[in-house]
Amino acid sequence: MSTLVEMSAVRTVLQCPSSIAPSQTPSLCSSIRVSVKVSVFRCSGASPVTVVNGNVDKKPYERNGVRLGLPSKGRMATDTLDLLKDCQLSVKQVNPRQYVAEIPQWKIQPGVLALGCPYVASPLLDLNHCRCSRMNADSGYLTNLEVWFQRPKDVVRKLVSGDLDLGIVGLDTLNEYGQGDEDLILVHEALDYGDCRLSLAIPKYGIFENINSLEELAQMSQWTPERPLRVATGFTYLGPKFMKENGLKHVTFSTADGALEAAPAMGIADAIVDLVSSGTTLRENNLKEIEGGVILESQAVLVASRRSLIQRKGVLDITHEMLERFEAHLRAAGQFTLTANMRGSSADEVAERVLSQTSLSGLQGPTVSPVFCRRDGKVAADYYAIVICVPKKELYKSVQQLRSIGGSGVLVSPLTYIFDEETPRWRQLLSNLGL
Ligand SMILES: Nc1ncnc2c1ncn2[C@@H]1O[C@H](COP(=O)(O)OP(=O)(O)OP(=O)(O)O)[C@@H](O)[C@H]1O
Ligand SMILES: O=P(O)(O)OC[C@H]1O[C@H](OP(=O)(O)OP(=O)(O)O)[C@H](O)[C@@H]1O
Ligand SMILES: [Mg+2]
Repeated sequence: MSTLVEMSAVRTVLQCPSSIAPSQTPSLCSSIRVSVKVSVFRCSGASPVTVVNGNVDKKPYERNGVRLGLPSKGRMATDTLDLLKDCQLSVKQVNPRQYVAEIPQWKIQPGVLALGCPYVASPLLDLNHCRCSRMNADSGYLTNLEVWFQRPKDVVRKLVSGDLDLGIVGLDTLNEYGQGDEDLILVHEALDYGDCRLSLAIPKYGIFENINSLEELAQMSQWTPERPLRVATGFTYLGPKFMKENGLKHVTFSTADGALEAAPAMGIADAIVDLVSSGTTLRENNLKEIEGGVILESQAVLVASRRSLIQRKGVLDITHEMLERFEAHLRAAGQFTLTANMRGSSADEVAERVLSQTSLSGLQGPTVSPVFCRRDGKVAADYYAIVICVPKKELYKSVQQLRSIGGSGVLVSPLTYIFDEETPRWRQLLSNLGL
């Protein structure tokens, strides 16, 4: 006879079970937060055994190297690898069941180490170690970069426990499993994929037919201490927090791992809190979102551990470079480069014409260069080539404006990166860290 209670078990009603004396498991009744991090198992006749998620010894700072956690499965996994690839940071994974990998772009070649490598003069120089290492620009210290594939929720848990330094997950997962932990720092909050929202949804039929807002739901006379509103959700931290913050009394939560949309029709719950993207799953199950019922807008984010950024060698440098690459790529992804020829008397006159159009100002203004040709034995410039960046959404409008001011031969090319002088997010991160 062994397990009596597992606090993080699925399908557990999140109320203090009457069969467990609060004195024996105080954390179960006082805080849902603990239910995610710690499971308590009791064996008959034995004292409680604590099961910790992550490093048991809690000595995360003794390891070497920088660890980046990426989603091992699900819809975030491929998109995350694609983003890194687009930023020239392809991840090399020997096979899909191997959970550790590397980013070859960040390997340092042995020859490159000659300057500043603290090991280079050592007779014990280990070339393999050096090849897989990354130089910290400030200190000349060597740091391994390891990529670890984990389930998204475990990426967050391991950031909290200190077993990972950086991670990419959905904001919903970060907030649900991070639970406002101050050690977690949002480095980039909009990686532009994994878009969805965490929403409260209710049936379209029955007593909910005319209920269209959170306020109307809260005011329904049906909900009493004896018969509360029953909500099914996998978000057992964010769901109750939202209800509490919005003054909904008499609510109970139950949890399940998937197919939550079936719960109301099965009579298990009155409402659900789940992720919505296209809305198809809700619609197909006769459920609707209501006004004021969006708990969180989510997309993929880059997150870091504050302690790691401050204390672990190499984490800040790697974060800086990753942030620069992400920003440069994401900024470019929304833009096209336009090149066109324009007849004119001087570069200034052509620039005047281009700047008179609202869609043609480019990032910092147009580049105007003379196109030289030989006429009557002399070199002259009758045409000017202009180069501008325009938002993808405004492509056609921009082409029309270019034509209206005499532009011809418009070439459109994709942009790969736009590097600014300094990324605002980097400055914000440094100030957040007090650096
Ligand atoms: N329908 C959706 N559309 C877009 N993004 C979504 C959608 N559902 C989830 N996501 C995002 O992708 C992340 C991972 O979701 P995914 O469904 O792959 O894993 P999971 O639900 O944790 O696991 P599983 O579905 O295997 O139980 C979510 O945390 C969220 O950020
Ligand atoms: O609004 P939609 O585009 O229909 O997407 C919403 C569905 O997507 C997710 O489920 P998922 O496919 O991850 O299955 P799961 O329930 O097994 O997690 C989420 O839990 C919803 O059920
Ligand atoms: Mg899912």
